Amino acid sequence: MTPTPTKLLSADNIPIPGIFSSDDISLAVPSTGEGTRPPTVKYMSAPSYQSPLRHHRRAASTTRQVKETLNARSEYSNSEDDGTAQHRINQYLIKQEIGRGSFGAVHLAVDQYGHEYAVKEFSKSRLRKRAQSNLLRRPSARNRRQGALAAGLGFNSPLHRHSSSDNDPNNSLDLIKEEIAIMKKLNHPNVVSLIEVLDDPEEDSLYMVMEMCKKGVVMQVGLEERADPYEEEQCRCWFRDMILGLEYLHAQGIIHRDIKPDNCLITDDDVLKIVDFGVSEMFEKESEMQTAKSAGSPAFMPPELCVAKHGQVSGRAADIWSMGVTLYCLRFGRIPFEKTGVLDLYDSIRNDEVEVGSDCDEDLKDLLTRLLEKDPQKRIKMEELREHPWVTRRGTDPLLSTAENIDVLVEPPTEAELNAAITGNMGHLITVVSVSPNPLNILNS
Ligand SMILES: Nc1ncnc2c1ncn2[C@@H]1O[C@H](COP(=O)(O)OP(=O)(O)OP(=O)(O)O)[C@@H](O)[C@H]1O
Repeated sequence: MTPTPTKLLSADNIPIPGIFSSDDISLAVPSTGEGTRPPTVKYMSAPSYQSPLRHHRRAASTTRQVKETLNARSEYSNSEDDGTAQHRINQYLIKQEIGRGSFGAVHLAVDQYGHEYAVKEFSKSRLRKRAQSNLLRRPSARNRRQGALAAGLGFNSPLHRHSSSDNDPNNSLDLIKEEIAIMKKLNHPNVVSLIEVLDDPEEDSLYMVMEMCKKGVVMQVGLEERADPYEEEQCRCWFRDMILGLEYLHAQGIIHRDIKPDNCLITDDDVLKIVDFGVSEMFEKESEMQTAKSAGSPAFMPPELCVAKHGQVSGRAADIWSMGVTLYCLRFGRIPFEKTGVLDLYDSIRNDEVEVGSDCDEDLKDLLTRLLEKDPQKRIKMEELREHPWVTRRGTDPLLSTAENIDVLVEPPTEAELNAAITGNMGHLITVVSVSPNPLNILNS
C-alpha cells in the first residue's frame, strides 16, 4: 500500500504570499495530485545526483511583520452562493477543519485574494486554566527570574515562561505569547511561518494564521499506530529539509523540543516544514542551550530525559535524537522504541539498541546509530550530520552551506508594506541589511 500524508481537503491552488518567492524553491517533481503520496525524487539516471534545488539555493530571508490584531471581529453569516453557514474573522473566511490539537482546531482559511492559510484556534478559557495551574506549580515570577539569572540560564524559558498575570491582563495574546514570540522570529523555507495573530475580545477564541501546508503531516505514526514506510530517497530528501530547518532554529537560539512526524508538515510542492513551537524554548544565541525541562512526546524523548531528576541536558542533542526517531519512523513506518507503558518505554529508550534490519543501507544504518547514540556527548552534532554520507549521498549532493542557511537579512519595512501587512499580504518585504533578530523581540515589542 502506498503511504499517504494526511489528506487535506481541496481548495484553490494559490501560492501563499510572503513565505518565499518562486525563486526560493525549484520544484523537482510535479505533485501527483490530492490524496497520493508525494513522489519520490529520483535523479538516479543523472550523471551526478542532485537534490531538489531548494537545497542549493535560498533567497536571503526577508523581514516578516507578524500582525497582532487585538480587536478582530468574527462574523457569522450565510453564504450568498449556497446559503450554508459561514464564519469570517476579519479578512479570513474560515473553511473546513484540517486538524485538531490540544487547544483547539486548525481550519483552512481563505483571504480576500483567495490565498489559503491554516488558522489555528486556541480557547482562551483553556489557556487561562493552563496558565493558572502553571502558576500554582511555580515559584513567583520574581524568584524565577532571579533564580534563572543566578543559574546563568540567560534567555531561556525561566525568563520567558512567566504567566499572563505578569503582563497586561487585557491582552489575551499573552496566553500564547511564547509560541508567538518564537514564531515571529522565524523566516525559513523549512519552518512554518506565522502570518497574523487575531483576538476577538467578544469571543473565547484566539487565532494564529499560518502558512498552509496542503499535504498535512508527513506521517501519522504512534505507539500503537504503524504507517507505510517511505522509500529511502524520499526520506533523505525530507530529512535534509529537517536538517536545514533545525539548523536554522538552533542558530536562532531555539530548541524545538517536540520534533516528530506529527510536527513535520508537507507543502503542496513536497517541502517539509517544521511546525508547533508550543513547548519550544528560546535561548540566548550562541549559548549552550542547556535545559532541565522534560517536554515533548515520550516516544521521541532522548534517553538523558528518560530519567527522574535528570538535571540540565543539551537542548541541541535532544532535538537531534528526536530527528533520529523521526527518520526511523519515516523509513520503517514505526517508532523504534515501542512500549505501551511510559516506564517501560523510558527503559527501552535508555537501554535497547535500535533495530534496522539486515537490508538497511549501510550509510543509513550508520547515521541512525549515530543519531540514536545514548550518550548525548557522543551523539552526532549538526555540523557532522549535515556532512554525513547518507545525507550528502557520499558527498555528491552537498547541502546548502550553514552560512547561507542561517543568514538573516532584513530591511525595515516601508509604510506601504506595513499597510499591506494589515491585510495579511506580506509578500513584498525586501531585504538589504544584515542584522541579528533581537532575541528580546517578544509580543508587542
Ligand atoms: N500550517 C498548517 N498547514 C496544514 N495543516 C496544519 C497546519 N498546522 C496544523 N495543521 C494540521 O492541524 C493538526 C493539529 O495541529 P496543532 O498544531 O493544533 O496540533 P498539535 O501538533 O497536536 O499541537 P498541540 O501541541 O497544540 O496539541 C496538525 O496535525 C495538522 O494536521
